[in-house]
Amino acid sequence: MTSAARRLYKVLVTHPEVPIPALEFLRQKGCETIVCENIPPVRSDILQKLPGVDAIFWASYQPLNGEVLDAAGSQLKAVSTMSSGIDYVDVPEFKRRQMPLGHTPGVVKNGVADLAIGLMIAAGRFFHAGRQLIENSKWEKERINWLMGQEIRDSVIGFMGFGGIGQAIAKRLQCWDVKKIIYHTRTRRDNDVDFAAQHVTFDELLKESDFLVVACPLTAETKGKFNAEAFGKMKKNCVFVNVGRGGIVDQDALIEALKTGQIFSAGLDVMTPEPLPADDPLMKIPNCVVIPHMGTQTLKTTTEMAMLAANNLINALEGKPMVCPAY
Ligand SMILES: O=C(O)[C@H](O)CO
Repeated sequence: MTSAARRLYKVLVTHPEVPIPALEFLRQKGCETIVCENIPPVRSDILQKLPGVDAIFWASYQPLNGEVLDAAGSQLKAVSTMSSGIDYVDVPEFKRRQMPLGHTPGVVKNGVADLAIGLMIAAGRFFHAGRQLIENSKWEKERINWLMGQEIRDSVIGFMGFGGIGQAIAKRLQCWDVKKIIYHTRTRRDNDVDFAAQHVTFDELLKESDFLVVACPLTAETKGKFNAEAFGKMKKNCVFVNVGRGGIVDQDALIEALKTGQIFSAGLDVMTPEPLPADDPLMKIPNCVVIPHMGTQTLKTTTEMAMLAANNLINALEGKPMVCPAY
């Protein structure tokens, strides 16, 4: 243990379900952990516990902004989220105050990639419509042309975003006999040859993909990117999967594209709003599989995320660069 770590730092942990190994690690490193007890976290409780802490382990999607930093006080040294996406963080405010901010990309990729492939299959093969037919006693006997889906085999798989998650999906698909893997990002990825993936324009992505997987963060640039115009350019057989963020999609346009057969089907782990109300129009569409933002929901992945967030904080408290700085 370094002399810096021997000092007792106070770390506020905003959620009681943060995996225990991460809490133990913080304590081994000489930190006192103050753990919020509410599920979901209650903002007023977090704000009330913040004054005087040295670091914040932020395990919530509530706005992480100047209000939080002010409530903590000037002794605050570091904040890390336990998420890859930081669309709920006021990053410019962190930059302005030069407050170290960490997050947990990289470790989320395997859990999310598994789930994305699940959604490609579930949406491509009409899992939801099939289930609805059973529930409504409409299982048709002796049919051939019924619930005919799309196979991954021989398909063009397109990625919007080709970071850790997109690449982890592409890695898994290497043995699925796909026709081609294409992706759209602002600049070409140096390692795309490792996945036999080809960089394309956004228009080419829309026009060529049989499966189009959104695996990019929500930013000013990607917000609402999949709108009516974009869906209008997609193939009628396209299976649209979103494991990025709901805000990247104009949801009304998606609903319209699904209802009118402009695209084949959709599989969504993320949507707007979250939680989605049970009576949302999305829930009534047979060719849409909707699941409740569970890409990272495995013990392995959440533990890795928590450990990474804790390491980010310890590094910053010991005066070292965070493992995964967010800016
Ligand atoms: O951003 C992330 O880490 C995932 O969406 C899980 O919340």
